[in-house]
Amino acid sequence: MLAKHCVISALGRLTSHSPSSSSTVLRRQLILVRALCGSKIHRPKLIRAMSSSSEADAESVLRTVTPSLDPKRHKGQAGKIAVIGGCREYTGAPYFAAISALKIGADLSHVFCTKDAAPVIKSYSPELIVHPVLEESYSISQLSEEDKRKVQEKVIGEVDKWMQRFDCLVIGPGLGRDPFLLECVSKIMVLAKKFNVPFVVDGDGLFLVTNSIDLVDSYPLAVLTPNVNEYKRLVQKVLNCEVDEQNAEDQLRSLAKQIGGVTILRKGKSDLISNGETVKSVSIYGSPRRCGGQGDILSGGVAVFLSWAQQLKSDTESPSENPAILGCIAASGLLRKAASLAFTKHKRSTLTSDIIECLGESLEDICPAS
Ligand SMILES: NC(=O)C1=CN([C@@H]2O[C@H](COP(=O)(O)OP(=O)(O)OC[C@H]3O[C@@H](n4cnc5c(N)ncnc54)[C@H](OP(=O)(O)O)[C@@H]3O)[C@@H](O)[C@H]2O)[C@@H](O)CC1
Ligand SMILES: Nc1ncnc2c1ncn2[C@@H]1O[C@H](COP(=O)(O)OP(=O)(O)OP(=O)(O)O)[C@@H](O)[C@H]1O
Ligand SMILES: [Mg+2]
Repeated sequence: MLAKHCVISALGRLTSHSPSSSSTVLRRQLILVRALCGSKIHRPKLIRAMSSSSEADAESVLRTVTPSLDPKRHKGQAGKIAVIGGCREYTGAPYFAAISALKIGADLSHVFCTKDAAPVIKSYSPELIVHPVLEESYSISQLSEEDKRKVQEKVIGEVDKWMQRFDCLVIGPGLGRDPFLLECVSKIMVLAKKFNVPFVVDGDGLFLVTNSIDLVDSYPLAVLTPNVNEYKRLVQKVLNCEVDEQNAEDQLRSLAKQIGGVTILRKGKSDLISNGETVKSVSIYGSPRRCGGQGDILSGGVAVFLSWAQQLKSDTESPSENPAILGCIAASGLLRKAASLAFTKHKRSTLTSDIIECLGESLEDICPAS
């Protein structure tokens, strides 16, 4: 009876996939169907193949969390994302994160950045809503302590006006490391937690939280997306040891657990995702180009898919799936597919903006709009 149910559900999943999809998990499902239907594959071998990996079925997750384009839905229901980032040095990173959120399917994408960065980011795209509210130390250096405190209150007030409207924040792409600015951003994180707004912490946002773990500790709606360096710094600070590649999954699980069950997406050749309990990996082949900005696409993507997964959870009242984990799996899978497609078109000259242009086509291939 159970075997029959497995065959039927596996066949259902297989037939619902597009002809071009070829994930490892799909192949595994095909093996499962054949095995249960009496092919010559030995069951012990099959069980070993199934249990040896925590590889997630990213395409299946993408299909599950991506909402249909329902004409009854109004502007905003597909997601309102805000990126907190952008300073004198970096204007590309917040742009990449914010525009990726829109290209994946969010309805509105805001950027809260410094006054210097705002006109530059606006000039990249009229689609983004850009708030020139953050201040760096150099622009307030002449002020008294009292006036600096007033400036800080004004910055927080500007973000506070909008906070409850956002489905998710991305904190850190191109933020820089100015102490005054980071102090304001830590207050923005406290505000987000007060209103239960989920946030993805990336780039310089990770520099901030690594030095003040309390900002994310035990907040279940926090997702950290460290790259190699950022992960190393987190492990040293929180676990007081070095990165252990031999026990990468266990170490990631311990790290997430130690920070009170936040979700961590460790970027690398394979992306590893954990919330302190489960560990999943996404290893779909992406691109051999390592141009800067791909992590920014990922953080914008996690924000959108997390919002959609949370919406799905509240609509279906399904308590079993963790929206943050689903959001990470979906974003990682889509970024890798888009990077692969961009690389087939542009080869060595592939840039982050080429990958962004491929997000729509890659998602369409997995879950067609109509
Ligand atoms: N267009 C823009 O505006 C962009 C702005 N960005 C923003 O910049 C800010 C800082 O972020 P980040 O990622 O540059 O800082 P971090 O992680 O310290 O890396 C610095 C250096 O570490 C090294 N390194 C890297 N990977 C390595 C590896 N696997 N293995 C070994 N070494 C490795 C490598 O240095 P190398 O030693 O090779 O010279 C690399 O240059 C942040 O706000 C971010 O959002 C970016 O998003 C990009 C697009
Ligand atoms: N060696 C690799 N092979 C394949 N994919 C990789 C490799 N390293 C990183 N990636 C993928 O590229 C994406 C961005 O990761 P990366 O480590 O470049 O982030 P980052 O350094 O934060 O990027 P950014 O330049 O935006 O700050 C992730 O989805 C990751 O899985
Ligand atoms: Mg980065």
